[in-house]
This record gives sequence, structure tokens and C-alpha cells, in this order.
Amino acid sequence: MDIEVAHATVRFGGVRAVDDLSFRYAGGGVLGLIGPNGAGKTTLLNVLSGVSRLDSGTITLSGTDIARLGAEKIARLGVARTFQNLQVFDSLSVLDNVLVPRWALHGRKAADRGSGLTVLERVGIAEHADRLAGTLAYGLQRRVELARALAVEPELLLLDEPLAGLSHVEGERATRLFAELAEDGITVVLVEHDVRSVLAVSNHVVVLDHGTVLATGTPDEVVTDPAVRRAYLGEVD
Ligand SMILES: Nc1ncnc2c1ncn2[C@@H]1O[C@H](COP(=O)(O)OP(=O)(O)OP(=O)(O)O)[C@@H](O)[C@H]1O
Repeated sequence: MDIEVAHATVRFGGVRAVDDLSFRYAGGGVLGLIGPNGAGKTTLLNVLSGVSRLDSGTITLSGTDIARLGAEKIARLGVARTFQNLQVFDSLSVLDNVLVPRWALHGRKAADRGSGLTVLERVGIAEHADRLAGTLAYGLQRRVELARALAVEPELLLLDEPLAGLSHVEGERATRLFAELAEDGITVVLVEHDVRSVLAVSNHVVVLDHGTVLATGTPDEVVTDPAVRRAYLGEVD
């Protein structure tokens, strides 16, 4: 899914969380979004998914201007996301956690057990289908959350800090899965503090700072960018 952000601005009182931000991504693969704390990464995901509104500017997804659409209409365009803090229904089974969003978006017929199990298999938790989601270990709950997002069969998948709290092994497994999802044709936008993992899996990286683009390019290009090295490593020219 092609993403075009043009002069996007989101204000919170006096703070410009996103400040006249513009970039274009042709879609497919993994777009890594990195930047220091408070750079505006989550706010950008929020406007891409309709959780927050732009104050000015436009965001176009494969030709559709979403700036004034609500979250449900954006979801119907094929956009799904995960959150920094887990969004899992603790008291529902793992299977029902994926069937609820399928039913909500695609209707009752799309919410049969078999289709739910297919999604759970994709993230490797089908064996836990009938357990209450809240009883699973944290790393597995993260996978339930990812399964909930995949359940609606998105074209664009927005991941906010999906590796936070995972062990090294779980993180590597998750990163491999993101690459596979991209190979399946889903455009993945990855916001993540673990820069090494972002650089390893992304085709293209946008580095944000103070709500605007500090650098953009391939992983190799951004790591050698002097502005990025200054922002991250405190290096001087
Ligand atoms: N709801 C809000 N109300 C007020 N200020 C906010 C709100 N949400 C974000 N901000 C401010 O906007 C700026 C960008 O925040 P945002 O959470 O988008 O950054 P981030 O890059 O995701 O940061 P982090 O890496 O710490 O999650 C910060 O200065 C933040 O304090």
C-alpha cells in the first residue's frame, strides 16, 4: 500500500508532535520508522490508523486521502495495527480474540473457527486457541495481538514497538515473521526502539526527530548519515 504524507502536522497544545512532515513510501516490504523518544513515531501511527487527526496536511493511502476518515473507515481500507501497550481481550479465548475483529470487519461468515486457526497458525499459537488470552505468557500475548491485527487481512500493518519486552530469541522470531508477512504482500510499518532489528528487516527507513524527517533511505544510507549519527550517537562532524 502506497503511503504519501504531505505537510502533516499534529499539535498537542504548544507541542508539534508531527511537524510539517512529508515523505513517500511506494509500499510493499518493511518501512522502518525510528527516532529518539518523543520524535513523533507513535503520533504518526495514530494518524495513519485514525486514532488521532491531523491538524493540517494530508495522508494518502494508495490514492485515498485518509486525513479526515475515522478509525473504522481506515480499517476498511485494509489498515491494521498493534499498540505499544498490549491490546488483548484477557477474558476471551485466544481464538475469539482473532474472531471478534474478523466478524466486526468482514461479517459473521468470515469468523469461523477454521479461518481463526489459520491466523493463529501464521503466528505460531494455534495450540493455545482455546486458552484464555490473559493466562498466556507475555511473549505469547504479543503474538495474540499480532494475530488480532492479521485477522482482518490487512494490506498495511502498523506495528508500534512490537519487540518491547520480548526475549532475544522471541524478538528474532518476531522479526523473521515481519519479513515473511512483507513477502506475503503486506506493507509493514515498523516503529521500534531496537534500531538493530529495524535496520536488519527494513527495505527503507525514515528517521524522525522533533516530528519531522531527519533522514530517509535504505538501512545502509541512514546509518552512515551524519545527521543520524549526531542524533543517536552524539557524534560531531
Ligand atoms: N496526547 C498527547 N498529549 C500531549 N502531548 C502529546 C500527546 N501525545 C504525544 N505528545 C507529545 O508529542 C511528542 C511526540 O510523541 P510521540 O509519542 O508521538 O513520540 P514517539 O516518537 O512515539 O516517542 P517514544 O519513542 O517515546 O514512544 C512528544 O513530545 C509527546 O510528549
